[in-house]
Amino acid sequence: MIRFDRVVKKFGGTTVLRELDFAVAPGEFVSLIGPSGSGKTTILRLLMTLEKVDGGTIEVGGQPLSHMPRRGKLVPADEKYLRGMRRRIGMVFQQFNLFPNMRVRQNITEAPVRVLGLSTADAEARAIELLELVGLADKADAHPAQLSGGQQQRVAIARALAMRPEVLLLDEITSALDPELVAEVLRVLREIAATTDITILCVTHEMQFAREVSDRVMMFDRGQVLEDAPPDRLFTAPEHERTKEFLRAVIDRA
Ligand SMILES: Nc1ncnc2c1ncn2[C@@H]1O[C@H](COP(=O)(O)OP(=O)(O)OP(=O)(O)O)[C@@H](O)[C@H]1O
Repeated sequence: MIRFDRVVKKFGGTTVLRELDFAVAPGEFVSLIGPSGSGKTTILRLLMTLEKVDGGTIEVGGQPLSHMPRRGKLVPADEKYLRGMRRRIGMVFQQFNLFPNMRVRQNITEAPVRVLGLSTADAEARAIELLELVGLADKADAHPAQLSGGQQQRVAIARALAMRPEVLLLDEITSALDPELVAEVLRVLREIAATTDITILCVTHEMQFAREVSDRVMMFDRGQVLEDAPPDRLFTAPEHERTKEFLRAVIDRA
């Protein structure tokens, strides 16, 4: 579960998030759409604790990110607490970020062995299960450069899931892919959404992708959620003038 409660984020004199409120329920798949520069990536960076809020609170799994409980009180989070919180969150990026010198299987087992202390055998067994889930069981011994962009992105998804996160953040994960490769990533995400109870927050510029994969779509602009609805409603009957303008502009561009 993710909850933003009156979150304010400023860069210098510019307020990027204005008392932002939203929640993503456990197991839900929510996409965040909106104009470039509106603050979508900032939301993900705050969740990854790469940035700090200037006001309000963010909770993951019912626990605040910025504060930790100590003797019945909330005190500012220390590094150990933040590491624990970060471990509950997985992230996949536009540029895959796989280790080029490692085979696919090592890309997936590296963090579970190093960070979670899993045995190599257990981590490998889990990697094989995940490669099956993303349809790449036959690529375990390949190097990333031998794979297509869509396949690399599916390995990146498997790698994130190997840490068993409660929350998965997806940042423009189809932007670097040719259109025909987007479908395979979409299929994998649908399968993950259907077969796991992971909570997914996805930032995307691809309206078709958001429409086909999300339980809910949030239209975000000028630091706030303007509209929040199931995809069929939001894309066919947007209510807010800014949503209508934005959707017209992205459809004209496509
Ligand atoms: N570290 C930073 N320092 C200063 N300004 C920043 C920083 N990070 C983001 N910003 C500003 O905050 C605003 C929101 O940026 P953000 O990257 O979150 O937008 P976005 O909606 O994800 O955009 P895009 O869709 O183009 O990726 C922008 O005006 C950006 O210039």
